Amino acid sequence: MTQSVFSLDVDDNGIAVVTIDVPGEKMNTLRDTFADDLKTLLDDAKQQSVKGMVFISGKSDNFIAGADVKMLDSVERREDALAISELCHRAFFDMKKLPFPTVSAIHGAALGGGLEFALACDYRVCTDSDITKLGLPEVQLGLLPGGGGTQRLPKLVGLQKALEWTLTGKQIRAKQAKKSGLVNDCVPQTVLLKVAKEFALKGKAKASKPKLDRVSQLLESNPFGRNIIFKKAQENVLKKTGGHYPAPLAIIKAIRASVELDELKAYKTEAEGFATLVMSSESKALRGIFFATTEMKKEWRNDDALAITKTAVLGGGLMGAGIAHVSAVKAGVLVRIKDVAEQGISNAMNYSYKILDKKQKRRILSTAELQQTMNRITGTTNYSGFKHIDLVIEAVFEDLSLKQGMVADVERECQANTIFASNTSSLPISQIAAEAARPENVIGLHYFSPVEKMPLVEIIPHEGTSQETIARIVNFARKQGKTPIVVKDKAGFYVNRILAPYVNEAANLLLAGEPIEKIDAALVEFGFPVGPLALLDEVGIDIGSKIAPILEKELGDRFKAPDAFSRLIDAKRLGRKTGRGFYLYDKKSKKVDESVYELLGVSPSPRLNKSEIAQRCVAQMLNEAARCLDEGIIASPRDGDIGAIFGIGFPPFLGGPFSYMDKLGADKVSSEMATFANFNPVFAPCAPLVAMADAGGRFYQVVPAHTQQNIVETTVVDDAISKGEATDIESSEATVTNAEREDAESSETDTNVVNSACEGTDKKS
Ligand SMILES: C[C@H](O)CC(=O)SCCNC(=O)CCNC(=O)[C@H](O)C(C)(C)COP(=O)(O)OP(=O)(O)OC[C@H]1O[C@@H](n2cnc3c(N)ncnc32)[C@H](O)[C@@H]1OP(=O)(O)O
Repeated sequence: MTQSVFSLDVDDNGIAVVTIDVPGEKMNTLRDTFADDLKTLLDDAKQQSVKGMVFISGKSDNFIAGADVKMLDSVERREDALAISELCHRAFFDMKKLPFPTVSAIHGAALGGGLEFALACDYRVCTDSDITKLGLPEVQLGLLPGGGGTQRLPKLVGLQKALEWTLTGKQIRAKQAKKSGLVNDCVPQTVLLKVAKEFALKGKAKASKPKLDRVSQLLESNPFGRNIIFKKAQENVLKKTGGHYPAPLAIIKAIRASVELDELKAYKTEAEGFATLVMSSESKALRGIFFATTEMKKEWRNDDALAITKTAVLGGGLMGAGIAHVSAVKAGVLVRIKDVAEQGISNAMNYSYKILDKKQKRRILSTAELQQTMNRITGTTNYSGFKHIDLVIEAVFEDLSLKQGMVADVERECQANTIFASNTSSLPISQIAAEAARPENVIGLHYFSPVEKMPLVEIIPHEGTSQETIARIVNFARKQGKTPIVVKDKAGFYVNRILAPYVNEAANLLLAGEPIEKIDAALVEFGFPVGPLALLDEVGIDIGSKIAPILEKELGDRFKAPDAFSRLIDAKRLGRKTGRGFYLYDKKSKKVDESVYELLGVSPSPRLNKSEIAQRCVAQMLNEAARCLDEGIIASPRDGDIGAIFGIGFPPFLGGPFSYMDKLGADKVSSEMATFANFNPVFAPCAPLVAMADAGGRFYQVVPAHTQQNIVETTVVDDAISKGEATDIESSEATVTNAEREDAESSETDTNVVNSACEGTDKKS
């Protein structure tokens, strides 16, 4: 017999304290025995005629992190998925119907099924700790909350908040949870149990209405207003996801059912939706991303490596500003910004200030917290204050001798074990370290822009980088909230290397007469957050053209940017930053700049359909990804998938380039490329792809159990690019444009894979 998850202890007042503790796991999840265990517990409690019941976790840092995703992943038949949801419904109804009050005492994560468990209680009390997070993040797994969350949450916090939270998967922090009515109280951990017991003595909770302002109240209280809310939600979802993800639409349907159908039918809508989604290829893909990122958290980890507490950033441009920001805010370390100009320093500091100020205005941050964070950032035009710095990150121009000079400066000014990390997007790190006295301290640390939004960093050791340096940097990147992939030191590394041929193909299509908006629309329809030409505009056409020759020199002709693009640069049409590139920009909108065709010597003459356009661009990316794997630039298809999704916004529902190739079949990808190559040799499938096709093999040698037929990994990359908020920010010359990912750092952490993983992209290539 398996040990129960619940243990019960009745105190002198007749309050049963139930400790939730999944044996042998560091995280509580709802597993297949949960409903039976709960039933046994409740029967036991009824016999002991308890007056109230408090549920508290036996784990030190989590309440319940939801249903066990591995269990969901092993489901093979829709009816089994349906049974899971129905079982949860029954178990939670049993809790609701208890003759005595129930209270969830929450410290740490109460997510998904974990929050649904808490919602089935009469009261919820949470700690005010930073690690306390509540939410229904199922959408990030391509699911809907299947344990009654779509039914109970709207009744507690209102329709609009429930829609917002479930559609984004936001994790709500304690203060916000209290303010919204999600929890009844928010208290220090030391008194959590005591306060929860006090609630348990209050008697059954009476049905209450959500705390809404007048406008929301008006809207939500009548069918006409509700119709507007649902219509808007649906429109937004379709706009954001392009219809690629079924979960958000199913969530809206289930929440709508909570106000329009009787209880039985409404819960049935939720369960049916859940079952369908568990079996969907999109959810399989997103679950794969969850498993992959969880696995990656353990890699390159070394808890004994010396911690980094004092950092410096060279270059106060947009990239430097972003790096300084995540270092001070997320990693919580001291940051010294060095720039040749005082203006550069003040721009960078202002960048952080603006983000923090917005949060303070939204009361996510107190004035004191804002001040404390800003106090961690200081500036200098020389190397003063560098003596005790642990890590210096350079974010200056792509100029080898400049960077080499900086290595020498840092070796002179800092300690013997100070790490020099370069944010170069294209230069080999071995060249940057070539003249270093302590090359073991030199490493690449490539961020994507906007830094505070983009989840990926590439970590690039050169041959002489020490293991200690790698471990320290991996730990530090994680502290900054990033998902690191360690890649091999070759020009362009991984992300820009697969991005460049893709963008080049889009450029070739344009020069062959395909209209700009059609090319971009084709790739957006494929599932990218933004089209390649719009992306180039965001990055800066000049930036792309600086990197292309480096890649061409190191990797060959396929990286050569079209000559005609130099005319755009000569005409100062550099993209968004100059108000015109392929598009003309004003504050609110952009439209294709028709005169660009004349400048490029092209007359638009569409010949291909959108799917052919997408196929050609994506084929170039897939081919290059296969080369990167073969050359060991990435350690595994998994890293390649995660890098492409988190770094570029490769459609998460396709699982990344390798998962996608496995899904299509290497033979199909290779033969399609060979057909294209009849017209243009640049399409010739690379040798590793051909070999894979000939062998009838797959990139994932062993199909990960969790990805069965489909595979996948990762996250999202979206809004910033599509809103035109993303931009490359390479040095002090760069103009700060950007948006910040407030939500990700706010009290309501936006972790939505589908909407936010990749909110910008590196536009350096
Ligand atoms: C019916 C319901 O509506 C359906 C659902 O509930 S679906 C599930 C919804 N819940 C979620 O999506 C939450 C998923 N978990 C997370 O986001 C994060 O793990 C977390 C924020 C809770 C903690 O993050 P962090 O502290 O970095 O720990 P992390 O390394 O991710 O996880 C620690 C361990 O818990 C496991 N874990 C966390 N949540 C899990 C879950 N829901 N299912 C299975 N395992 C889970 C991880 O796999 C990892 O296991 P390992 O150590 O054996 O590899």
